[in-house]
Amino acid sequence: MKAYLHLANGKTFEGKLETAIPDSEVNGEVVFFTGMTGYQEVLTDPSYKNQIIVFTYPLIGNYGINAADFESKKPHVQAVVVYEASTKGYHYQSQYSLKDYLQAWNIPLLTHVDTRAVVKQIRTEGAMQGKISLTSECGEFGETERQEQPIQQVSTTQIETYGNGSTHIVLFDFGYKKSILQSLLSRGCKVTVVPYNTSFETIQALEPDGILLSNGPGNPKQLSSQLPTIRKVIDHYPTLGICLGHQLVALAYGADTEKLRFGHRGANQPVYDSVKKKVFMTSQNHGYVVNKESLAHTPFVVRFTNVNDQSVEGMFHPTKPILSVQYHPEAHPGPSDTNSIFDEFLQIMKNVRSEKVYA
Ligand SMILES: NC(=O)CC[C@H](N)C(=O)O
Repeated sequence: MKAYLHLANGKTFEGKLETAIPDSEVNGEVVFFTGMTGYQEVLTDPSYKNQIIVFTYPLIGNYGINAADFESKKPHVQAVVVYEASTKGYHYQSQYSLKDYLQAWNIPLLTHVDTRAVVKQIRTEGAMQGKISLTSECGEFGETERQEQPIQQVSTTQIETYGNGSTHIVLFDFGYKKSILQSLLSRGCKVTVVPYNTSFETIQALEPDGILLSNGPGNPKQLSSQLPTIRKVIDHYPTLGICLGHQLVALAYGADTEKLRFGHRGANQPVYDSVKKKVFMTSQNHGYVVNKESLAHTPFVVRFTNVNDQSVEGMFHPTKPILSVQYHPEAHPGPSDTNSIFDEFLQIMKNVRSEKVYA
């Protein structure tokens, strides 16, 4: 069946609808991901909630969907647009085809779209709202800017503990990826995952050695009511912020965030580390960024810079144990070149602990 991707700038792209559209049309922000592999992780990363994802690699789904590579319990993307979707998963661990998996979760899959042309629109005009519908007439768009808070929909509602290591991390769940949890567990941590709006007193009662502020969907400013709590928490405990978590550290200290024109979503974003004086390839998925000038009014020092557009990719506090990165050190999908950030975080907590012990 034919279906159409309509962009808010008036451009329409025809494609073939492979799975049903639940309410005859689906609205969302149209963004593109440039990695050649990793579609399963992208589909299940909660940061993509409410977004229509366009994969630029022309063949998606060829290794199918397996039981191991999920980043959360279900897919969060609003819809999927590809050039060609493999009808079969050819990997020996594959359990479903891409199409069957998306169909099971009622997520529209539009194929045979000229994805290069769609990406050119987004690159020149910026990420924009779009919709997939059965009619070639665009008609009215749904909400242009989604009012609902996606974080409330993806965050856990109860406190859960994983592992039994000696270093205890409280992970604020704004829509965390499983790989972040795994990165901590594999380094011998005990991790307590808490809802996005957990109070300072509850955190204190958990007696953590450190805090991890997770990735998550949407505009970081939607969490402005949580910023005083976040500020108090990060001022009391060693903290690592990842992606949305990094943006929240900046906002909590009075810096500003802004929207990138079309975002960074892919597996080969080069980032310069001014401490190690090296460029690392990183996995990324974000539409917002910390405004560099606004950091001048905070104590933070920019450590990581995107080599392509010079945007802020990470920072540290010169006197407090706070470190934050815009990219994804846990990878999945993409390169794990920067996963030593987790080791640094563990070292920071160790230093803080020994100071406390020997003070
Ligand atoms: N992966 C993330 O945490 C994304 C952060 C935020 N939603 C952004 O788009 O910038």
